[in-house]
Amino acid sequence: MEKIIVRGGNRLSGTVKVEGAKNAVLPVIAATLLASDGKSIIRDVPTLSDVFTINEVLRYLNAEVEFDNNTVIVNASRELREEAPFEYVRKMRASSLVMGPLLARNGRARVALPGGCAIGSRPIDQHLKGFEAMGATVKVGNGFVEAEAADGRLRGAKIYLDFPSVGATENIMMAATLATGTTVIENVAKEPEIVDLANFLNSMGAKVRGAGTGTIRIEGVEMLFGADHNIIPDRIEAGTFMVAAAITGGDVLIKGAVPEHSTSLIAKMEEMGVVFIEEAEGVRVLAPEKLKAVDIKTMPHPGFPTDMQAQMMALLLHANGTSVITETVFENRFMHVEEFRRMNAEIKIEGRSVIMNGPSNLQGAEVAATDLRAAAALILTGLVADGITRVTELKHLDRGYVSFHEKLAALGADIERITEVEEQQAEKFVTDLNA
Ligand SMILES: CC(=O)N[C@H]1[C@@H](OP(=O)(O)OP(=O)(O)OC[C@H]2O[C@@H](n3ccc(=O)[nH]c3=O)[C@H](O)[C@@H]2O)O[C@H](CO)[C@@H](O)[C@@H]1O
Ligand SMILES: C=C(OP(=O)(O)O)C(=O)O
Repeated sequence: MEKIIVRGGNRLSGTVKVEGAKNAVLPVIAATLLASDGKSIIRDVPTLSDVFTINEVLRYLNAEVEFDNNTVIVNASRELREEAPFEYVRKMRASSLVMGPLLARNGRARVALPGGCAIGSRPIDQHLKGFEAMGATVKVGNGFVEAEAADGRLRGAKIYLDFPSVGATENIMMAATLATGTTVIENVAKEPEIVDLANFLNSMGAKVRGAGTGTIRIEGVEMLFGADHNIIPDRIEAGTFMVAAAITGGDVLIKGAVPEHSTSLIAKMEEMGVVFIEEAEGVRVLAPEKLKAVDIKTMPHPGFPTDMQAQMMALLLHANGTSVITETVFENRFMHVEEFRRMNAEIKIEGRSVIMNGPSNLQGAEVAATDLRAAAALILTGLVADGITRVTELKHLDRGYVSFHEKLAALGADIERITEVEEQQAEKFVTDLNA
């Protein structure tokens, strides 16, 4: 088992570069399955375990996939299989994003049900509702969802989503690209990653309009082709480094950060007293002497992103006064609260809200990451806690952050990543030295 070990107290300064967005690259790689002719070249791809997983899913489905130098090349021109098994979907829920493309290309898809995860139950009923509206028969049984289009091809439909689900918007949008007629999806997600996916689909020959607004209109085409695409920068990784700069009293230039993708986060951090300066290469973040408490409610984009909730909790624990965070997107995304308590945080949960009385007298402890963003948040807390923090369960971190500890170390953090054996050897060395 590996651990990240942080010794708190260092101020961060310097420059850090953000990677391509995990939540953009996963649907884009799934969308490459729609091209029955030509290769797709996807650039600025982060080296994350989730990317390896989606590539494996595509290979299983009979696509050729190469991944080298932050570039994924997919040739999906051969006949595709129809099934995404549980072993992949269990590892990563976003594997279910192959369902729309497979259904569009083959007229049939069989994908293991994702099931719940640490942050909530996460059903896919809105995805299925969309496929059904487009004429597919959907059956759920034996742990799988099976969908089949009448006469082998989906048809355009009008679909209203009960909630602006990111995954449902993406899956239905991809499915509609090869349907007969026009599909109109209302109350869709407006995240920058949706716009990135629509841009990629259009460069493949699709006719998608309205991405980034509340209504998306897709005119079906006969065939799609491989295309060349650059993934947008990761606004959540950028946001995580914004918090790292602010929590340590630092001054950090985040290269590649797009301020328009992080409006709600920047606005909240400005309320806390953090200064942002837009520069040609990215965004510079300057921490104030004292951070002010604020209240936050997570919402679909352009509201405050749930994927920044845990990191912001770390920052608010360090702020002066009472803060409240209300989580409205996922029903169970507070697993990290118990871990923060292990670090002496003054924090309590009341229903869907967390109340913090800051600044907590944070102390280093051994803590376990409960999900991807919790992993980052615990490491951020370790940067200001008194003493040593050890963070375990790093498989979560590796899903969404490339070289996180190395990037923090380059900014001045006292941080390392070691195996348990290395830790034992180091402890033995100190004991022997003192003997
Ligand atoms: C790979 C990826 O891009 N993941 C992101 C995506 O996840 P994901 O696409 O899974 O998130 P959704 O927007 O679909 O889910 C949001 C909420 O809607 C509910 N829901 C969703 C679909 C459905 O059919 N029925 C239903 O009830 C979910 O349980 C959840 O409570 O958006 C989330 C919300 O911004 C982010 O936290 C994730 O990082
Ligand atoms: C929840 C997240 O991702 P996923 O939807 O892939 O679990 C995340 O990126 O914070």
